[in-house]
Amino acid sequence: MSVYTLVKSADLNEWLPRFAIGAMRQLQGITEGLTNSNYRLSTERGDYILTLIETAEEDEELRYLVALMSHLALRGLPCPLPICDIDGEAIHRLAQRPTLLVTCLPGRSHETPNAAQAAQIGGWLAQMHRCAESFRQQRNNPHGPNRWGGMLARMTPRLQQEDPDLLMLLRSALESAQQELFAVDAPRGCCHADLFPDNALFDGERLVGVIDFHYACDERFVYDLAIALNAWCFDEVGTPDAKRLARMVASYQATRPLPPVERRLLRPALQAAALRFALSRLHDEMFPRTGHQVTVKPPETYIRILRYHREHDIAHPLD
Ligand SMILES: Nc1ncnc2c1ncn2[C@@H]1O[C@H](COP(=O)(O)OP(=O)(O)O)[C@@H](O)[C@H]1O
Ligand SMILES: N[C@@H](CCOP(=O)(O)O)C(=O)O
Repeated sequence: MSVYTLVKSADLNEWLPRFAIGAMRQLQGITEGLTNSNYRLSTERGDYILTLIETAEEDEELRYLVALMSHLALRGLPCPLPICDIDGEAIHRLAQRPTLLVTCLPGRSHETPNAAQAAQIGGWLAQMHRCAESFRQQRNNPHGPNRWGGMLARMTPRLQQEDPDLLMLLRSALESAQQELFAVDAPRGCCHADLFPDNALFDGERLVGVIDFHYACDERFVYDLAIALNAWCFDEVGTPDAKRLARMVASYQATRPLPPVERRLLRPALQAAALRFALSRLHDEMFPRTGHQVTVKPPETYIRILRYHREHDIAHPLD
């Protein structure tokens, strides 16, 4: 569970009348999530998610998230809706943190999704990328390749001592990502950038909605697709599931066919996407954040997925 900042009921009772959502019934810290402090807030009018932002996001970046969620929801893509206060403001401050209040979606996430669920996510992501055509705001990738060199440098002394082979793998993957993906021009626009199974809620087989837009940014679409393919179509020992991969790519392409440049970039994108989460998970493990309850996800899965993509090309059979 990640709750870094404790919210007291008394503070909330003072804050809540700014919203037309009735009096508080219950406030409960949420057990999932790594980055921010999340609470489920039940009021007389319904259930909401209260997020206290724990990163250095500026109000301008939060405005991007609020505008993006509203843009997608208006176009029929299921996702949470930001709640504005009586002055029409969606970004607030609570316990000295920037704070967002959004609608709570029903349903639950599946740790091990099946092919039908992966296919729906492929379709959802393609629709999001299509919605990018009419979304004018921009945000640089807060977890993009320009951060990776610094993270690796910070981990290098320990990796040199404990796992020099892994250090070599990460260094060469970083070089390939920069040269083979991020130096190449490709279609881009708003991306979710963290579309993992724990960020999608289902009612049985039916996708209810996608949550957690905190890493959403302007990026190459093929990289966003690669993040989702790694997250939805590999098991925790880094073995791919051919059926899920095929269904997810087919369903993505039914809404947004991959242009030739993206087909060529899919393999480097899969490697870069695996590297991104191998690095952040290793970094969180080596330099844990302090908080009331903190979750850390195992880096090994993503190191294995990265090794897999270095040795195999799953992109071409998917054409
Ligand atoms: N709008 C929402 N509707 C329902 N549940 C949500 C919503 N937003 C967050 N959650 C719950 O809170 C958990 C943590 O949220 P998440 O956004 O992933 O955390 P973080 O802010 O740390 O990235 C999710 O796994 C989910 O269980
Ligand atoms: N999906 C990432 C973790 C991102 O953190 P969160 O706060 O959005 O849950 C991973 O699996 O490493």
